[in-house]
Amino acid sequence: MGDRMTTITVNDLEIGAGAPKIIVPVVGKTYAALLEEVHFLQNIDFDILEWRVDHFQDVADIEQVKQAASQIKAIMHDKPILMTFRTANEGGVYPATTEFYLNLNRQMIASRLIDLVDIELFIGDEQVKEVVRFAHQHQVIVIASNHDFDKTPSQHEIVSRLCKMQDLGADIAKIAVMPRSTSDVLTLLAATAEMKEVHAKVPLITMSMAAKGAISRIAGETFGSDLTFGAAKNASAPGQLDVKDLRQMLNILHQSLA
Ligand SMILES: O=C1C[C@@](O)(C(=O)O)C[C@@H](O)[C@@H]1O
Repeated sequence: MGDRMTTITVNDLEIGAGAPKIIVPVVGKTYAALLEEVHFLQNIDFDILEWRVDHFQDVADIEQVKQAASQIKAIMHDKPILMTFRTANEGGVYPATTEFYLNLNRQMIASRLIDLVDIELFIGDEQVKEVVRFAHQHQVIVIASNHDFDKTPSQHEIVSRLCKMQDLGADIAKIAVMPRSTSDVLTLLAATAEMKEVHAKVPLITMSMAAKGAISRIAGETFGSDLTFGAAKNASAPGQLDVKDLRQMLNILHQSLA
């Protein structure tokens, strides 16, 4: 592990060392609902805000998206902001063409209103590489991602998708899968540990979703997931734990490992 692993620092937050860092999603549909969620987060202890822009009703209007992003940034000050347009194929709510998806992400990267961007692996190898190149030109960090809301692929398949993400230049590799059994949760954890011990050159985010998989959202420091998603006002996926409970559990596990 040691030599290969690099940590990433964004606005003073070091990702890839110590207890897993917490990402909290906001999913407001209207401008008012979104800002209410962001204001609510001002008094919450977390590390990165994820704007799930596919939930935003004006997502097709780039000027509205930029305006909302600049408001979020103004409220959050230095807290890193991740923008995620989750496609409908992978659990998102807005049906979009690849062209729409790439254009939105490029425009928002160029705006510099976001610190990190989520790019789905299955959008295509060349497209991922191109977005990574563009994001790096603008000092934006890329999380490559993949979601299976139906099942848990094999350990080998999970590892190979995460390896592919880092090979395509992603700064962080992420996978979220659905367990159908307890052994599926173990498969996700085993894939995470293998990745961390043998292959990973970048920080990882892995989770097994729904209530059955919740253990994977707190066990990252043991198995190798560097970031985890917690819910404040609204969850964006099944199984997300309350952010306060999550921080407490991560801290307890961190102290016991120290
Ligand atoms: O990719 C992820 C992970 C997630 O699906 C989860 O299971 O916590 C939640 C999404 O908002 C985020 O983009």
